[in-house]
Amino acid sequence: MLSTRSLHAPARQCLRQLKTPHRFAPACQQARYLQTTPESEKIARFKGTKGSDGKYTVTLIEGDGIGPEISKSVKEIFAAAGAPIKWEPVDVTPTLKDGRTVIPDDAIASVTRNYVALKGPLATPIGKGHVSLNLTLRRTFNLFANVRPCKSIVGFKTPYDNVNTVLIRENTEGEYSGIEHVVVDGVVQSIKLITREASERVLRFAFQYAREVGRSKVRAVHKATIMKMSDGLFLSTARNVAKEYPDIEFDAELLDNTCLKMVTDPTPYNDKVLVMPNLYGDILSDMCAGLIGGLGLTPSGNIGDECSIFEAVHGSAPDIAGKALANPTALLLSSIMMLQHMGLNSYADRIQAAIFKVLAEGKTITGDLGGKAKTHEYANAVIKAL
Ligand SMILES: NC(=O)C1=CN([C@@H]2O[C@H](COP(=O)(O)OP(=O)(O)OC[C@H]3O[C@@H](n4cnc5c(N)ncnc54)[C@H](O)[C@@H]3O)[C@@H](O)[C@H]2O)C=CC1
Ligand SMILES: O=C(O)CCC(=O)C(=O)O
Ligand SMILES: [Mg+2]
Repeated sequence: MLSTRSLHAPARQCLRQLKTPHRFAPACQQARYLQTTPESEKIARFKGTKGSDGKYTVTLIEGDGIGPEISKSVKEIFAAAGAPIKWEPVDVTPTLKDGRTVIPDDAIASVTRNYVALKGPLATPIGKGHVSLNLTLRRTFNLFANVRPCKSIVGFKTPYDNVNTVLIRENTEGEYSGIEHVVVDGVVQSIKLITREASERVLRFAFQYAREVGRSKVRAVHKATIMKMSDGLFLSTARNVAKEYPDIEFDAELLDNTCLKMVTDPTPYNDKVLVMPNLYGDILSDMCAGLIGGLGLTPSGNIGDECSIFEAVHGSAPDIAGKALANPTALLLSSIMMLQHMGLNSYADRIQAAIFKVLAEGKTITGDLGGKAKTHEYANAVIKAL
């Protein structure tokens, strides 16, 4: 059922993008590889819950801010395309249990039951307040690899028209481990936790991903010059894991240098999969989004051994929430990744073609892309293009 075909057409195919859909790798399948040694790879199948009506149930977390608006667009477009998805909306409003922020049991049960979820952005209070629910979800379901592809949109002019980066972010530890404490008044400490185990699994995932999507190189992005132990362990683990994949070239680059090179000319990254610790992936993925037109355009998938949660790279955009100004494309492309992950490629291709057609025409696009369309007007144009 799962295609082993790759995601993104390479850069030279960019101009054919309207005819050649983006193909995201079947990430669940890849995640399963990691549970096995390379010698004993076995292909896992997506284990969705298909009902007697032929539809798959998918958990839907609409999210905060612009979340409900962009989720509505996805639901309407999926319905118009006849995609065999039954949404199971869940509330993730956190509760406190033994002094810890926890996600409601019903939401956890839903994702566990359905294996796959689509998630809108969840806001995190700054400084005080509950911990990030986004990070909590990733940790709860052990979604260890965050896949963030970023590809130029044909017809939407930016300084570079052939960006095609793939970034894989370690998703469970690193700078986002949430281990912080006050040493003494005026002195606090945040712990960056790097383990060989978590590094190995995300690195194997990256190599496997490169193979699946036909990229010839994996590059680890790090600051082992400064964080000699933590990034040092990530890097040495990368060098060891690379030996298991002799068909894939491996090298490494310092994060600051990557930033410079990417904004100077991102095209040399089009044949690579970049893999990195958590914080670097968070920052670099927003930067990549900027190269193609902004956060309204970039999808992601949080991949684990059992479950996967697909979401946009962006946050809840409180500055435009409730004004019908949000661009739902990022969440829509995340839902396309989700459909491909589920092996529902014909629906993914059809919806994606409609999205790219509307964006290329440029008549009904949202304000972030320089247009005047409201969120629902853009969604209606996509439905018309289906
Ligand atoms: N995975 C998640 O759920 C994420 C959640 N957040 C949370 O979101 C909240 C807001 O964070 P910000 O730093 O403001 O980042 P943000 O990504 O929400 O917004 C940054 C800028 O991009 C614009 N933008 C974002 N998505 C857009 C869309 N779909 N269409 C048009 N414009 C869009 C916003 O209007 C804003 O100007 C915070 O509470 C943060 O913790 C942030 C990033 C990811
Ligand atoms: O959880 C948050 O508040 C932000 C997370 C984030 O920026 C991301 O996942 O890209
Ligand atoms: Mg972020």
